Amino acid sequence: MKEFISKNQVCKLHPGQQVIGKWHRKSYKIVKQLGYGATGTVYLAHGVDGAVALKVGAESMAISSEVNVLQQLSKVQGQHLGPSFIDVDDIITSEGTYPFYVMEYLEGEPLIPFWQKHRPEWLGILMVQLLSDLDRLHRIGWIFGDLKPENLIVTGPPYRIRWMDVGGTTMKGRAIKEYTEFFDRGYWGLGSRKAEPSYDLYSVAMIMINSRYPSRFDKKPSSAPYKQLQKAIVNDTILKKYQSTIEGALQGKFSEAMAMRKSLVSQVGSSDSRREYKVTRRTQAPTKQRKKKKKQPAKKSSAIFETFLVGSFLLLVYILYWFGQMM
Ligand SMILES: Nc1ncnc2c1ncn2[C@@H]1O[C@H](COP(=O)(O)OP(=O)(O)OP(=O)(O)O)[C@@H](O)[C@H]1O
Repeated sequence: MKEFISKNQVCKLHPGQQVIGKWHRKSYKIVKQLGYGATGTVYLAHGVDGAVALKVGAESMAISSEVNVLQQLSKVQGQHLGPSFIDVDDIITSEGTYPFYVMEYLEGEPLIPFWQKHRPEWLGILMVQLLSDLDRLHRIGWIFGDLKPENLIVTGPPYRIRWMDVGGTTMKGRAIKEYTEFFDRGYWGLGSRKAEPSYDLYSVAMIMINSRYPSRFDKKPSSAPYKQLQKAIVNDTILKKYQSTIEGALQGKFSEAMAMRKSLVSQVGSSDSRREYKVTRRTQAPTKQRKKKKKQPAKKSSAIFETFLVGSFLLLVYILYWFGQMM
């Protein structure tokens, strides 16, 4: 599908090109192409207030449906759910008139590379943030649908998980309109494709699994899908820490995002995880230190320094976490 669209990308815009909306007369200067999806091509552009993301497509219906979702999301108080909506208009070119919309440009790091670079605690913290946002979305009657790392980005510091592609957002009660197999409970035979909170929560559990298995894996025809996923969880030390939460979501035990969030929060802040972190640090102490028997005071002060470092790090993680919650 994407191959087809890439070859036939409608309304190709070029760096430096000025786009002026037919109706609102706002002007945007194209900087570069960011990517393309089923409904159109996204460009980084400069508007009067700075960098924006501009999406141009061929089908007015598809573009206005995405605009509708962005507008609904911007009505939610507090932290923006998805990029904030800026403008919708048409562009007139020599090939015809095309619909486009403009949204906040989200600059950040893709989720999986972020987790690979940062401390394991960030898995729990970002998922707690995501669950708070999902709760707000569910409360206004929508289900994200196609929840996967590619549709999420980490902005900051301070680090915050944000939604990028809201094209799969479906009204509660309807059939999920867009999904990706690995994150879809229907594919794993563990539930329906009805748009309800537990559908998104299943995907959150699969995102957590994906964080530790970046290349993902297929469903094995030989074993029961749930058993296969359970094995992937227990075989990984980080996922094992969140085992009850992940399994609960896979089994559809959480009917709302706040229930899963509560379960996860208790595991992110558990003394076990802190102890485990300290033990790992201790076992990783360089052998050189163990040999230098004479330098006792230095060893003692380095232990104090290390404890101080670990303590400061954990404090920082919690401050960032609560900061993220307040935004
Ligand atoms: N608001 C934004 N800020 C920054 N980059 C964006 C923004 N929206 C989209 N992008 C970039 O543009 C790419 C294309 O986005 P788009 O939502 O059209 O398609 P997709 O998510 O890749 O595919 P599909 O919609 O078919 O699932 C994204 O992968 C992302 O890199």
